[in-house]
Amino acid sequence: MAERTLPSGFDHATPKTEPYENVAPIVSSYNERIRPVLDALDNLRRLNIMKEGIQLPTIVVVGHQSSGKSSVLESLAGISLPRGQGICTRVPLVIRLKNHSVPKPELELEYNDKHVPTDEDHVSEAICDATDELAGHGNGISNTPLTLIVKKNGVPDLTLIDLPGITRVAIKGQAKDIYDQIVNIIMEYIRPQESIILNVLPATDDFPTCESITMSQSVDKTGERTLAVVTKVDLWPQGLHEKITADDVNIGLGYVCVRNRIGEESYEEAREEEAKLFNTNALLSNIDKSIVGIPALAEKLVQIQAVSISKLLPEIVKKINDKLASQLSKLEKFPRKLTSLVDVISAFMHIFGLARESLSKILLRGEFDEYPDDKQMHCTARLVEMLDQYSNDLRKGSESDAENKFLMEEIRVLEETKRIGLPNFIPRTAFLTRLGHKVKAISCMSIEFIDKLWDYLEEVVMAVLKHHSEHYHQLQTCTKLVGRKLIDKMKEKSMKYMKEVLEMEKLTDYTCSPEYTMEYNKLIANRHNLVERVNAISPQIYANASGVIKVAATSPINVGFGEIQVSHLSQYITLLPQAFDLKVRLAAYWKIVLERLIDNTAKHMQFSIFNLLNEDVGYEVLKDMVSSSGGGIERLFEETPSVSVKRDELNRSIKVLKESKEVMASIIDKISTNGN
Ligand SMILES: Nc1nc2c(ncn2[C@@H]2O[C@H](COP(=O)(O)OP(=O)(O)OP(=O)(O)O)[C@@H](O)[C@H]2O)c(=O)[nH]1
Repeated sequence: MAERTLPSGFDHATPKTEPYENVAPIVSSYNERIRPVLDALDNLRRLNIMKEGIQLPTIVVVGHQSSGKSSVLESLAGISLPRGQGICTRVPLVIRLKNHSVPKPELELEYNDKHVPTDEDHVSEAICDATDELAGHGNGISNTPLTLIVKKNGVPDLTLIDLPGITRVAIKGQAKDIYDQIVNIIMEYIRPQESIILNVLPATDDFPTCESITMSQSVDKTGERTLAVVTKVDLWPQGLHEKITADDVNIGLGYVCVRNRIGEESYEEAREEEAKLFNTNALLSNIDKSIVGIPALAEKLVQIQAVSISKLLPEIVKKINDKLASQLSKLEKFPRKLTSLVDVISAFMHIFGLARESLSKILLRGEFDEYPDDKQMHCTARLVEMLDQYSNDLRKGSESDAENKFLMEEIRVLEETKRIGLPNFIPRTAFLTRLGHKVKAISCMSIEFIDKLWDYLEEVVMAVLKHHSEHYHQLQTCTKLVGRKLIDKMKEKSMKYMKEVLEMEKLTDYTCSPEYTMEYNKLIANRHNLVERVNAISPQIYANASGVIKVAATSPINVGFGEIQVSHLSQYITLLPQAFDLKVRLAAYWKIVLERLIDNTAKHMQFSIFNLLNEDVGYEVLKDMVSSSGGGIERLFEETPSVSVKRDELNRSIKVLKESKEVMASIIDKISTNGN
């Protein structure tokens, strides 16, 4: 619905009350225009739109217990409300006054979906009965509102909410925390910026120490939405004029002083007495006439209400539309209620289709729009990081034998694999033994990598399956079990593959890569240099003072393996060429082995992910259902109670918002038509 504003003049019209002196019905011609809007707002209130987080412009009456709140309201309405000493108002009482030309006033109470007609003589009693029903007999309070609709000739068109009065002392039949309960209710009503606070202050009280003032100031610091009504001026007229002129308590909307009905006075008598008091009392007569008496209060309230409504109406329409759109989109994403086998099967296929698509996006295609902020689910990047880490670990792990003295590992192997035969041949077993050692040294890293990879994939797969089956508890449990089984099965396959790869590397030394020969030739060219250098050391061998043979230290040399000390090799001069050859072959070949291992692991990872996505989890879930507990596929889709509660709540909220939207549309149309 397009946002419409109120026609011009709606909020500027000056209400016309009858002259005070006539003590005429408190009614304004302005009511004619505001009434449809008030009716609409009442309908919204009845629909409980506040529950949807949309606040309505409301006049809320607050004050101490027995400050005279109900008396003010009954003066405005011209009807008897429960009043007296002690707690009278025990529930929020919404009073809707409608000026109407009915010959006889019509009164009705609404609460708990009930409509109870009443009349002027019995309204007080009816309110007490309804209050007992809502808040229990005794003196307890409740936050369930009670609405009183008064259709009467001459009342101002106003909606006000009377709240329980503030008291610190719990009396018989009241909970110990009665004060907190009352404060909570009051705060709930006065906190919204849309509320106008009507603060009822007895003239007998010192305003700055009134708790109702402290409370309203806590939510309305500037006082721009607070109006003060001073009651009981007949009891304590002294200093009243000074008090309201000084305005120590920062009342933005001003003060109105009133004298309510006392004892069994009629309303007409009460108004006459009030007028007499403000005209004749020496201490009160100098107070500006525009801020004294119930008619002035009515006029002011009607005016404030109109301004507040005109300011807030477009905002309310917008809020209703926004909230409705957001609730509809939530409902769209919510799972449908499954009522037949066809529904269940189609939901089943839908869920697993979505889960597979999500996994394919994050694991293969690198699209993570479904998880923009969860880095753990940006899988392609995380997998590459894991592979890089693995590759670094392998390279670092392979350097560990550098701690041993240069060529000593090779010499030891050659000594242990020597056999009868021509010299200068490297026994193949020597090469394979060294290769086996090296492969063994990095094996645990490869196994750990597979472990880590599948732990990560399990985490991702579980998160995706959980997300897509979240509304169906049984399905989620079953999917979790099946998903875990599947991952275990695939992890086992991966482990087997890795172990086989490692065994193959140990068993056979083969490569067709020319890189190997190139690297071998490059490194073996240093052999002559090394042998010459070690030969040159021999004459430097000497015996120290205790007769131990020592070799004089020489400067390090570089024979393709960084700067190394070679003096320890002088004792192994005959094995030196073979040992160096063995070292060089292994170094050239090891490069190939590592590259092959890393490349194959990457390809295996990708292949496993493909296979994982091709696994039909849905089928496995079905199989599991048939073979184990049984109960059929329908059982999987039994909703958790919280899901159905949430769906019902969403549907209820949408219904309320749709009705509210209609209410607002009709009222804006009406205003536009009247305004034209
Ligand atoms: N003399 C005099 N008495 C008043 C005036 N206003 C209220 N009272 C009396 O003060 C007492 C309390 O008035 P209520 O209207 O019940 O006060 P309340 O704030 O609604 O009380 P709770 O709802 O219980 O918090 C009643 O006996 C009224 O008759 C007034 O202007 N002058």
